Amino acid sequence: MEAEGCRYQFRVARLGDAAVGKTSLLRSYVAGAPGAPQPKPEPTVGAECYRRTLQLRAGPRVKLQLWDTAGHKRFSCITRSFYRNVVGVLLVFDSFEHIQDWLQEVMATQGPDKVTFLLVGHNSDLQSTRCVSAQEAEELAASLGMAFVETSVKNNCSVDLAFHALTDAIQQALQQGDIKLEEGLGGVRLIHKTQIPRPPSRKQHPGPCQC
Ligand SMILES: Nc1nc2c(ncn2[C@@H]2O[C@H](COP(=O)(O)OP(=O)(O)OP(=O)(O)O)[C@@H](O)[C@H]2O)c(=O)[nH]1
Repeated sequence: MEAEGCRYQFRVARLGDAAVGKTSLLRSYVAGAPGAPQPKPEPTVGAECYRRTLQLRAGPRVKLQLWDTAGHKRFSCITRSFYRNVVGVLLVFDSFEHIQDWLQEVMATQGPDKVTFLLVGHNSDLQSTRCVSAQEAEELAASLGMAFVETSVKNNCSVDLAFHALTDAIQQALQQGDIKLEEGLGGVRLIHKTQIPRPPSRKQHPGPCQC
């Protein structure tokens, strides 16, 4: 079972403009083989959910519930409901134009949990057409209180690192008490160990007759 041994489930979304590479990044991570050829992604309609589990270096095993939402504005009334109760967001960009808008979107719909963000400069292989330098992105991330990672699916660059950095940051927020575990609410769920009832042994007394 994929979630076996997991202590928590974190609900995570990736947001960003249409065609910035969000679906490609997510599929590459979930496939577990970054750099492997993938079918050409179609524009996302509404939202899709993916899952992957990971073992944190100094912590528990975590199941990630990863929401892939459409970047196009015309789906925003649908997609908003999918990132209402998230605990982590990968904010994927290739230009800074709409970063503040995406932040506002999350803040306006935020659930009970503190949301941990990671700024992701995607398509880092496209050096000649990039609009933002790594230093500018670092500075923006620092001013917004988040970490920054550059990724590329084409070059298999830092795909796992981005998801693991975000998961680590969420785990830290949980440990420090910035995120509270509330049953049924929010983006963090404690996965209870279920006790599988043992079948009665043949030697056991059959008990009183029920007829
Ligand atoms: N050069 C380069 N192209 C990429 C990379 N990742 C994705 N692409 C391409 O970018 C285009 C858009 O990718 P998608 O993953 O569909 O983008 P999206 O952000 O999910 O788009 P929406 O679903 O419309 O929001 C596709 O043609 C991808 O092949 C990358 O790392 N480098």
